[in-house]
Amino acid sequence: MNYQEALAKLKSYGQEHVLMYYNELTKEQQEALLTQIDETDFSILVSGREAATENKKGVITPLTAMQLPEIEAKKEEFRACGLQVIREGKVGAVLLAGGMGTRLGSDDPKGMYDIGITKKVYIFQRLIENLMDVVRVAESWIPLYIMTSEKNHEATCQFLYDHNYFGYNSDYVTFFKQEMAPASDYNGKVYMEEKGRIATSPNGNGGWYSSMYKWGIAQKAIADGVEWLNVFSVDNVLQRIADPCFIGAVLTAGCSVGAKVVKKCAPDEKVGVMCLEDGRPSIIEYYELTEELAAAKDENGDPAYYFGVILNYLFRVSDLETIREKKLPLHVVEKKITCLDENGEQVKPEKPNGYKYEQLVLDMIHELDSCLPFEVDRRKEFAPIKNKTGVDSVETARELCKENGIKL
Ligand SMILES: CC(=O)N[C@H]1[C@@H](OP(=O)(O)O)O[C@H](CO)[C@@H](O)[C@@H]1O
Repeated sequence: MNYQEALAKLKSYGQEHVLMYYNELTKEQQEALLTQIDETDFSILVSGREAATENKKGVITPLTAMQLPEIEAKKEEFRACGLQVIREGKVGAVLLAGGMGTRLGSDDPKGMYDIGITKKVYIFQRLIENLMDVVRVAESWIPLYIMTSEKNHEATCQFLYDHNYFGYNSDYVTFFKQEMAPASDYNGKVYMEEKGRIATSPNGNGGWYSSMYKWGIAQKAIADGVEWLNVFSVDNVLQRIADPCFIGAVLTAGCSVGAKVVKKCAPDEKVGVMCLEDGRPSIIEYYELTEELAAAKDENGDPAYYFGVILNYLFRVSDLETIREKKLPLHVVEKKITCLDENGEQVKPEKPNGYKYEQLVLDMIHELDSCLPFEVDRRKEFAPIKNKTGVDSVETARELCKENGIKL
């Protein structure tokens, strides 16, 4: 893209300020900026501003989960079914690892955080060890796809290489990068991070399958016979990955997707809740849950929206293909965005100063016809690390690891 074309594109979105410092840049920086302008989707900024009013939810009703007693009763049948499809090479695992350890006080990728006490135990290591448990029983390697972002791709690949993939067979490990989205001020004008660079952030975890496709990795997985993808977050160090019992339950139920859920520990716990929206499966993210819904009760007097997702989903690949091209809703999130001040100096704000635009994995569920919420014991499978101390922290995760006999 040349300067004139870039200017025309920016003008059509009211973003000409992006070229404000163009003449101060070196030839290389100019080239890089023009490429970034070419690759950036500015249309989301407009819809982002409107999204606050547009993202209205439909009619919300409760959706109950398959609960522990029922799962316990059918455990052997589910496990056998799950192990069979794993052995047939039909299951892959997708680790969503685009995030950084910023909230833990680290500048590294989140998965590189060390939660060990007497020895080093990295988050990545814990997750791979969990997956290895299944590999050992199934006697079959499970393809592991790792989504990184522009911010942490090289560091992540290098780290796992240096640690010999914590014993995983590297022939079964593939990396791909999440797309980025521009970040803007409250009026939808993109921020500049440097004079030659638009401020961007990872586009949310809802873009994982389209990124996988863009990199040609989804096509390769399909060609290799992968029919199910277990997507999971980087921050839950206790979760079971490619869990045969979960896989068996979703297959037996004939659902397009399965979601691991836990009983919420408090009405305001920061987890998305399973529900039906206009009769279709859906999840309301915690920051969008109204007080009324949080307080609603079912006929037994239990909270009606009781089951929180732990960000561990099993998707049927053929169904993912049918929704790949669909535009998912945009969630506009207020964040602190590093930007230039009026003198062109970079500032790192202390308070939120604008919007980041994200697509969320939970909106993919709403596009699919059927979802099985599958309950897991929260003390055995849910140790999310969001903060350094306090709720959902390194401290609480360490305690839960100890309770489950994991040496740190
Ligand atoms: C968009 C998305 O997937 N959000 C997830 C994710 O939220 P965080 O904001 O990353 O804490 O993890 C939660 C579980 O720890 C899950 O309940 C929620 O739905």
